[in-house]
Amino acid sequence: MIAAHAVTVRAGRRVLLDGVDLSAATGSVTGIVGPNGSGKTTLLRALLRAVPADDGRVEIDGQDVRHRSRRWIAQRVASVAQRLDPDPALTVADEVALGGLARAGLLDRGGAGSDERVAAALDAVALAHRAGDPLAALSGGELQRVGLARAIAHGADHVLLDEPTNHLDLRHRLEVLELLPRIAPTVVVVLHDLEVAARVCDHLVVLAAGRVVGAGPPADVLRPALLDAVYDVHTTRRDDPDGDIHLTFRLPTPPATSSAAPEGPTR
Ligand SMILES: Nc1ncnc2c1ncn2[C@@H]1O[C@H](COP(=O)(O)OP(=O)(O)OP(=O)(O)O)[C@@H](O)[C@H]1O
Repeated sequence: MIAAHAVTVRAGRRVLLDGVDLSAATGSVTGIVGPNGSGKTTLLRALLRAVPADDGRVEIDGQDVRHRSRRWIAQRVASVAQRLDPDPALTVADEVALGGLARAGLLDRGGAGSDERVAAALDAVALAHRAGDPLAALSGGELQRVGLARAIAHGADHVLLDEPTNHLDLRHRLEVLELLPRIAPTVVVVLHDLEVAARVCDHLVVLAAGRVVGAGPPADVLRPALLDAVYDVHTTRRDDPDGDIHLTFRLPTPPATSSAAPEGPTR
């Protein structure tokens, strides 16, 4: 379980998160959605204590993170940033092994950072054949999958992912989405694609301007009226009998201007 209780984060006089609540239960995938700049990445960073909460609190497994060491957090939570910042000196396997060592500690040579664990993680993201390649030789999508493999090798109870599919082609996107619920007992994921969010998430939190404006099961949260207001679009929703939600968006129609000629002065 990972939870934010009334978390407020400020940067100078700007309020980036304003009293945000989020509860990601064990055994669930929780999605964070919202427009650009609404605070999604900041919320993930607050859950990791990478940015401190100015008010409110974050709890991991019921423990207030302010009272826990960075090492304690790193052993329990793995995060995958939007973009892996690769060290060109490392190979793919080295990078993934670092995920395991983050949990186990540098002295554990045969455990979490072991060759078998790294191989299994790379296999899960279809990159086993690139294990020995330098990170500098990988494409953006391949690097994104390395980041995911690193989180898998970590074996963390909680995984936080920031738009894990934004660089991926169609096939790899589907594979990663299918993998998501199995990466860790608790998964929190930032997604822009709302139909995908509806498919893979058990619970959604909608942010707008640093505030939670919707939370709950996707079918309840993804209401056209809410999406219209949050994204400033016009939304049409269709639900399949099998439960899939289909959303189409267009720009809102500008207010109609009267075609009647303005009245002239009366003589
Ligand atoms: N350190 C900072 N100092 C000042 N403003 C910041 C800082 N970090 C983030 N912001 C601002 O906070 C807002 C939220 O940023 P954040 O990255 O959390 O948004 P987001 O919802 O993840 O956006 P996107 O969808 O574009 O990735 C943005 O307006 C951003 O410019």
